[in-house]
Formats: sequence, C-alpha cells, structure tokens
Amino acid sequence: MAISVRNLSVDYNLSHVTAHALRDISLEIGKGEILGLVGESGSGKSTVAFALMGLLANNAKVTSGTATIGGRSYDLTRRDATAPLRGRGMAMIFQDPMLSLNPVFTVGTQLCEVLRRRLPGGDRKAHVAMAEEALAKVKLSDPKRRMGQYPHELSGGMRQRVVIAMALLSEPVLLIADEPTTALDVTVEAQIMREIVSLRDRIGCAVLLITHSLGLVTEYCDRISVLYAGERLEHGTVKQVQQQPGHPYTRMLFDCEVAIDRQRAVNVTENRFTVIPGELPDPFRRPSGCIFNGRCDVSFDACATTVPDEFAVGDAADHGARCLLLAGS
Ligand SMILES: Nc1ncnc2c1ncn2[C@@H]1O[C@H](COP(=O)(O)OP(=O)(O)OP(=O)(O)O)[C@@H](O)[C@H]1O
Repeated sequence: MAISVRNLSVDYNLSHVTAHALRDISLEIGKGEILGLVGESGSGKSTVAFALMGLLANNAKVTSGTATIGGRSYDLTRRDATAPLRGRGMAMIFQDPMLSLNPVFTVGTQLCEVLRRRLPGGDRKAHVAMAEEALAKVKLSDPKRRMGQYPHELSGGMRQRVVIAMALLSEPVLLIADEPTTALDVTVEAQIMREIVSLRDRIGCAVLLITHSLGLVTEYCDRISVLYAGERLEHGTVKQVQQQPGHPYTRMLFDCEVAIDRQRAVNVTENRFTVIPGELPDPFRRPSGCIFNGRCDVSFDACATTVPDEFAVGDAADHGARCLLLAGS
C-alpha cells in the first residue's frame, strides 16, 4: 500500500464541550489508486484530509492515529508530523483553488517556486520550461501567456488547472482532492476530474478524492470508504460496494443517488430530492450501539446497545462493513 492510515481519531474542543469528529478511522490507498471518501456533510471527510496534511484548526486534537506514506510512518498525534511532506510527498487540491494560490504572485512564479523547493539548485530557465510544460499537460491554453498572469485573471476552472499543474510538478506520493469540482459547472467538472486522473496516470500517485457525489466515485474511483458521523461504516472496491452494499447506510446513499438521477432525467426542478430521513447524531455525545441506529430502516434491538465490529461482506477480504446484520453471515 502506498498509503495507510490507522486508527485516526480527532476531537474539536469548544469552550465547554468536545466534538468527536473522527473515531478510529483507517484507510488504505494503493499506488496509482483513487480512493473516494464519501459521506454526508459533517461526517468528517475534510477532517481526515486536514489531519493528514497537518492543517487542522487550532481547537482540534488528534487523539490517536498513524499514517504510513511512501514507506515511512508518521505519528499524527504530533501536530507537525507530516509537515516535511507538504508540497513534496503530499499535495492538496481544495474546492477553492485560491486556498492554494497566492493572489500577489504570477502563475509562473508560483509554479517555479514548487520546482525550486523540489529541485533546489536547479536552473531557473529549466524550471520555467518545466512549468510551461505542466500547464500544457493540464490543457491550459497559451501556457506562455498564463505564466505571466495573476490568479484573478483566470476563471475558476483555469485556476483549478493551475493547482493541478502545481501538484504535477511536486510529484506527490499522495494527492488529496477535497471537493475539487464542487464550485464548477458540470462540463468543467468532467474536465478537471479527467486532469486529476491523468495526473495519477503520469506520476502513479495515490489519490484521496473527498466528495459528496457517488456519481464521481463510481466514474473515477477504484475504491470507496463510507464515513458516517466520524466512523468508517464500509469500504471496498467501487464495484463490490455498488453491487453488494454491506451497510444499510451505503445502500440508502446509493438509493438517493439513483432517485436524484431519475428526477434529473425527468426534469424535476423543485427541491424534492430524496434524502435519508433524520440527521447525523450529536457530535458531542455518541449514541450507544450502532452509530447509524437512529436512521436505519432495518435495525433491530441489539443495534441500540452493541457497537458492531467490522465484518467481511461476502467472500471478499477487502470489502468490510460495520453492521450487526453481517455478524455470523
Ligand atoms: N474547527 C472546528 N471546531 C469545531 N467543530 C468543527 C470544526 N471543524 C469541523 N468541525 C465539526 O467536525 C465535524 C466534521 O466536519 P468536517 O468538515 O470534517 O466534515 P465534512 O464531512 O468534510 O463536511 P462537508 O462535506 O460539509 O465539508 C462536523 O460536526 C463539524 O461541525
């Protein structure tokens, strides 16, 4: 595995209470694989990304967790454990490209800075040529002119391409893309996703794609991990999880996606989208038993009292879900 994360737990401390945002999350991503991390808003997806990058808010505390990245182990409870990897071993694409770009420097300066850090002592002219080539690879028109432009002179899709070019030049072992297309329209979304896939193909990095969209996951990802209220409820290959969801939550998420697609197909414009009834549990107090118990359509008495272990789904060793219905199956 290029990347593995073990038992990641994160709390956010507020004045009198503690929100448990992640509990014992584990993830694995093979070299050249794209893992889709899905879950409702507030399930903890971005917290996973920020914990890995060492970019958590000041009121956050990693209470447990280790990551193995490119063969080295990092203790994530130490705040700056992965800092040496930022921009080299790890790169991140945010929903808002301006979080990665500096408004006061030209595109060219920012791309060359990535190369200066990765290849210190390199020749400036060679760096400029490599930066232009990277812009061409991510299909930004007129790379020479773009090099002299400032981020505000580019559209949202073009800025995201510049960020992907920066990631390409930093040759990361792990690329984290947190909702990279949410702010873009559907045509640009497909183009940006293709550039991320092509970056993966070029440098063979592992990709963690954080998204609300199961459509993106089924189209572009190899594996999927399903988060709910800070717990991983299911993981497997996209095919395994789509064909045989082991957790009722995953099944209900896929049912919603199908219903939404159907409504789009018949042009339903008003907000009648199918959603899973109920809400995420209170992050300050974990309910007893299965975390999904309150919203599950097939729960039974034991679900209210027993926290399920992870069980294998079917015969596949790499497909697991935390549901009591799988116990003894
Ligand atoms: N700085 C913070 N202080 C307190 N609570 C926080 C903080 N940041 C996040 N949280 C809480 O942690 C939980 C997980 O948030 P996170 O942003 O990781 O979820 P998410 O799945 O990425 O959501 P979204 O899809 O909306 O971005 C939520 O309950 C959120 O309110």
